[in-house]
Amino acid sequence: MIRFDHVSKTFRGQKYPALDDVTFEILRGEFVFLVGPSGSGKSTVLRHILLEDHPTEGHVNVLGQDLSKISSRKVPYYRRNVGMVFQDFRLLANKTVYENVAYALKVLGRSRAQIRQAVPEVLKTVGLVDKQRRFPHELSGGEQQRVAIARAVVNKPAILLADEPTGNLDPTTSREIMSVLRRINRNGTAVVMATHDVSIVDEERKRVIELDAGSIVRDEASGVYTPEIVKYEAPESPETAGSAPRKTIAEAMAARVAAPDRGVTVSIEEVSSPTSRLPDEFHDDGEDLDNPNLGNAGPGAKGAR
Ligand SMILES: Nc1ncnc2c1ncn2[C@@H]1O[C@H](COP(=O)(O)OP(=O)(O)OP(=O)(O)O)[C@@H](O)[C@H]1O
Repeated sequence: MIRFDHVSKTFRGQKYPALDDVTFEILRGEFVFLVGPSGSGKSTVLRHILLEDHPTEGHVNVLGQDLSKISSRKVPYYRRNVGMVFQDFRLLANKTVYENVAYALKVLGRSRAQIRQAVPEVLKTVGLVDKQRRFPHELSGGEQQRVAIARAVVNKPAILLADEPTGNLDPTTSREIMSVLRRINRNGTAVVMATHDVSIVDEERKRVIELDAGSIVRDEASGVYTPEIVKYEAPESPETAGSAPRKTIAEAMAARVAAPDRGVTVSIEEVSSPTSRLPDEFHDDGEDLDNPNLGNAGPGAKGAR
């Protein structure tokens, strides 16, 4: 439904591309997290889907349409299929909750009857029926974000783009927003969410596309924010050459943090330093791995979620 085909984007005056040969496909009804460091290109991906940016090279295809072939006159029609929410809500301050949502339909030329039916329905979905007469300044941040989501989906778009929607919210409120987004996704809208929120991504275990310096470095069907990386010594030192390798601290840590049933995998990189070799007393059946001397391999260590 959303297809990036070798998309590169270099902004005018920039030395490095914001997107560098990006290829992926998102299917109808999927929920996808876009993660990556600041400046890695997440918002640029979203802006391409919204037709606010155009690739320097490659093609973006959404809902069966090659976006490069949509004339500027047709862009507003195309955007009816794509809702968008931002970190800073962007509500109209002088309109009530109801009016903010209704306004989105009014500009699309919907009739009063259609508006009167659709607005209460979507306010119910986001849990704001009882606050429909309030103004934005009379709402909490989480409530304002729910209004923004209601406004973005009131026209039942096939796609909802969310750029850091929980960025201004505390963890509890962020979870409430996620629950609203899940509900909208269950109703058939594909959700593409750019985020730095580690806990949310780790809790949801949804598809994760990771960008780094404009390139896709990871695309996992059920991912976490940061996959574990543990160093491992190659067993080629003179004392062990030709015999079975002894267990290293790295291997011990890998065994501790790996939890394949919860989707946690551990990649092990080879290093040449011999400093991580386990003392002999730990080289048996692994019982001693609970020894606190193993430092960050203990409970609560990164990756021992
Ligand atoms: N309009 C623009 N003109 C020039 N450079 C831009 C423009 N928009 C984005 N960039 C550059 O493109 C790169 C990617 O930016 P983008 O906003 O997509 O990153 P991001 O991953 O969304 O970052 P963040 O997590 O901070 O929001 C950055 O180097 C940024 O400076």
